Amino acid sequence: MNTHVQTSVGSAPQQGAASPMKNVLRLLAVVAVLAVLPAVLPPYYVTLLNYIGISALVAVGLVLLTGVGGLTSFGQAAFVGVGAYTTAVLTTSTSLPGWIAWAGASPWLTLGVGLVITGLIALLLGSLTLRLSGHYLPLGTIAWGISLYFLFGTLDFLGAQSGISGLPPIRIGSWALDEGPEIYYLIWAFLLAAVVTTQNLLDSREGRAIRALKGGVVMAEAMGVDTSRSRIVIFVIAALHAAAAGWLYAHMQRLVNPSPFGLHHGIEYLFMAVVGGAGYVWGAVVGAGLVTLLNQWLQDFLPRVFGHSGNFEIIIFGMLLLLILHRAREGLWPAVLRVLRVKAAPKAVSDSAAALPRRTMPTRGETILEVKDVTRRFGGLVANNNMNFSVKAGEILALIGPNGAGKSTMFNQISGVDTPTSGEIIFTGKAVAGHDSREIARLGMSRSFQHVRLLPRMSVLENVAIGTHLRGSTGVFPAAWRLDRKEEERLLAEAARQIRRVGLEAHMHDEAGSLALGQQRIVEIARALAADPCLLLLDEPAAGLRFKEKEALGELLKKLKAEGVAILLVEHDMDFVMGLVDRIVVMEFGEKIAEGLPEEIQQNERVLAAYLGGVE
Ligand SMILES: Nc1ncnc2c1ncn2[C@@H]1O[C@H](COP(=O)(O)OP(=O)(O)OP(=O)(O)O)[C@@H](O)[C@H]1O
Repeated sequence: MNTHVQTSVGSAPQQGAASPMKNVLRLLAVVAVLAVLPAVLPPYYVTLLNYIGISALVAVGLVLLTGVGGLTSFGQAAFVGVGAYTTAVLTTSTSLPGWIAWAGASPWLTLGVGLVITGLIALLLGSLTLRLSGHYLPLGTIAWGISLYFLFGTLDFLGAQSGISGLPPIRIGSWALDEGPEIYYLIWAFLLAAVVTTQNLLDSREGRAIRALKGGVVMAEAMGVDTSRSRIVIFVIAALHAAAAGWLYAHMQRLVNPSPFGLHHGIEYLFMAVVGGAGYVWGAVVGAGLVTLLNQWLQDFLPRVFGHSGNFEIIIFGMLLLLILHRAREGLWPAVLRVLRVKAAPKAVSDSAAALPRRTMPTRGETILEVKDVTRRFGGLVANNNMNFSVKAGEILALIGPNGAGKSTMFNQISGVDTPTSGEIIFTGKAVAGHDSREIARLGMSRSFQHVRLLPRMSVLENVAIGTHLRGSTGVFPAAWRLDRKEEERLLAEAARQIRRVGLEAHMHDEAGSLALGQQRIVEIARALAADPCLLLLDEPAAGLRFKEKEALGELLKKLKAEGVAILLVEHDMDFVMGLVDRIVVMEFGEKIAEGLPEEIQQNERVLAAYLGGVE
């Protein structure tokens, strides 16, 4: 049985979430319109559509890389150049060595070679550039974009500034795609395939991992996402889109030279993605269409106004970009959806999906976490000093202490975000101090954060589904071609189960950012539970909750404890802590000053003096 719940307009609107039938019908309508256009439009407009299709292919890659993944690249035009020059050299040169000369026999072979070369270059450049953060990353892409551009114009075997001409047309059997309307169908088939596969990818486990990048590395890694891999994956995919566009461009023009592959064009592709809506796959098509048409029109119109030729359109584009950044940061596609009154399809959650396998839980009472002599220094500041405590399966332990006592530092070291200066942390019998969060998550530790780290524009369901990441395995390629549906159904069903478990069923399809802060904290707990943990780290779970909500949270944590889950929580709400936990560790100035049962801690004079005395 499928439970359909209406999704709000804004939640994950472009991700092709559900209602596959409706999406297929919409796509067929688009295909039908595209199919008749060459028959009804003058050749000039068909040529324009060819340019739009090629640019949109590059921009779709940028949607994934920049709009969804948050990695800005100005260098995509250089990858278009790699695709174009590879096919140009291979299909025209008569002096190629035997080991590669075979590829020149057909443009289809050179497409494969171009994609492989581009993939390798992207892997190399990506591993060098993607480590850069903030504005250094876009600067890095500018650097290699310019380098490749100058390489195209300098190397003799690439024809230097005059380029390479005489490329053969692409053939399908004996049919040569040598006219505008003929290659039009190929260009738009490539574009539609890119749109559909990108939407599919975004609507999958791998897609959620990519979207999680915007929630920050710490959150994504804590959920088991390999963020370095996800970054490289989208970088390579975007480069491959650009290379395919370059191949189409080269065979449409039948010649290549360096000018279309410079930084100026790299900026233009990014501009197309932003104008259309950088987070929206169809936005890339709208952006490419608008910018190409406007460019054409302004190039004709503005010189007449100013009385002489010049690149006046660039000034208009600059102003247009400023206007969009001020007035419509999301780009034009959301506005198009609003005007057409298209709402995101309801997302189906299958109640009959097979449950995911669960990990073997440790025996109740078994020590699951041991913190041994842990010290963490930040320069001269000792944030944790010789800390010792342990947590058992089926136990709730609270770590309390005044602000700045060192609780978050301890959490970060336990969960792999930070490394102790000295000491050991043993989790499920393994020494984990200094290990990756991802590795520790795989062992069965999951966490929530003091400052909520959800993806506010994604639905509650999809946010929680990020927690199931390590419980699935389908990779990028099967996801792009929808071969992951069985697993995806199970992952979403598990996410829905955890949402019901924490009592947020009514908000399952709402945008996470639309919930009250207290509810967002509960969503984080559901996300942590979706990982099937044996140890749950909760950082101030009751902050911002109303009385009834706190009661419900207390009941949930007791239920988890009864199931054998160990819970370590940091909390300032003493009423909540005292009525819930089994034991308490009290910290002050980075040191443990007391440990014991709640009633013992309440009587402890040192604690009263240091901490409880100051709390209502
Ligand atoms: N990365 C860091 N670099 C330098 N000092 C740090 C760093 N992280 C924490 N500290 C310092 O370590 C001490 C302990 O901070 P921590 O955040 O662990 O305290 P806390 O008990 O979690 O406080 P709160 O209850 O306010 O969250 C503070 O003095 C803090 O300024």
